[in-house]
Amino acid sequence: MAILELDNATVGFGESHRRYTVLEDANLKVHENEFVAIIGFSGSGKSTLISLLGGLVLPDAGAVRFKGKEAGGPGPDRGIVFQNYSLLPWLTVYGNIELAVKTVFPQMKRNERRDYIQKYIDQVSLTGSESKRPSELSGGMRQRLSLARTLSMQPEILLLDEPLSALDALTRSVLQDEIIRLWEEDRRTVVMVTNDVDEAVLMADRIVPLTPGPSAQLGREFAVTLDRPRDRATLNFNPEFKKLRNEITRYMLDINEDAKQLRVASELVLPDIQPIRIGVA
Ligand SMILES: Nc1ncnc2c1ncn2[C@@H]1O[C@H](COP(=O)(O)OP(=O)(O)OP(=O)(O)O)[C@@H](O)[C@H]1O
Repeated sequence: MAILELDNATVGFGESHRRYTVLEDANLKVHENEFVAIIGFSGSGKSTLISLLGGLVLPDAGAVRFKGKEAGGPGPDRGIVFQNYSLLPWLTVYGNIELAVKTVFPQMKRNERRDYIQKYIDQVSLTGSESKRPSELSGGMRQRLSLARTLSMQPEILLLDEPLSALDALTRSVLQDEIIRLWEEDRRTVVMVTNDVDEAVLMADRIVPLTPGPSAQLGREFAVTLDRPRDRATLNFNPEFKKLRNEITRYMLDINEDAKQLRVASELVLPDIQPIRIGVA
């Protein structure tokens, strides 16, 4: 059974003729311990999809199921890491994690809590920065903190909404490796949204493209069977990696081209003329 499932889920924003349908009849099954990457173009509905899986947005039609039951609103069982970190600026590194831990584990004793928080700070290599505020951290450090805060709540599923897209290429690759390392430690189920095909192939077990919006759906799936651990230095020369990357890129370009043509057809306004029968004397 899938741990998280979208069953013909439809989500839109706005009313009547101004309504914009972001996802329509979207179907997805995420299995326990799997690392799934969703790739899509900008504006296709990736963040909406993560919000839907995390319970921040409810479907207008269809269902989101967690362990076979209607998932409902957000909860600590589905932890989300956002693109823009969403940290509390007045709290320190320690304080940001502490707030989450106190909320999810209110019974935890003070001493135990201190060690527990420190474990997550160490795990994401923020040791020594405990008393810094988010404004004193680099982008990569903020994203590490955001990750540690979410992991400290021990969610059953980690939902990552383009967690690395705001980072420079070098920091991005360091954090990709860290996320993989953390995932390999306990194989928590992960759904990660990205717009980077290479990142998806490097990290995921399965890649599911999101078709361009409006009314986006989850398209043909690609299994990534490359052995783990995957070494980014040699991956570029790996024929299986190159083949998969090319296949996915080609597929994404094709579905984007199809969507463009459909949009042009639906936007084409024909002149409002009537045929006139002219009689010839
Ligand atoms: N709360 C909202 N109200 C109205 N429209 C919305 C809302 N949230 C998203 N949209 C629209 O839904 C579409 C998809 O947005 P979404 O943020 O999910 O895309 P995305 O693929 O994550 O984009 P990006 O890659 O640029 O972050 C966009 O056209 C956006 O304007």
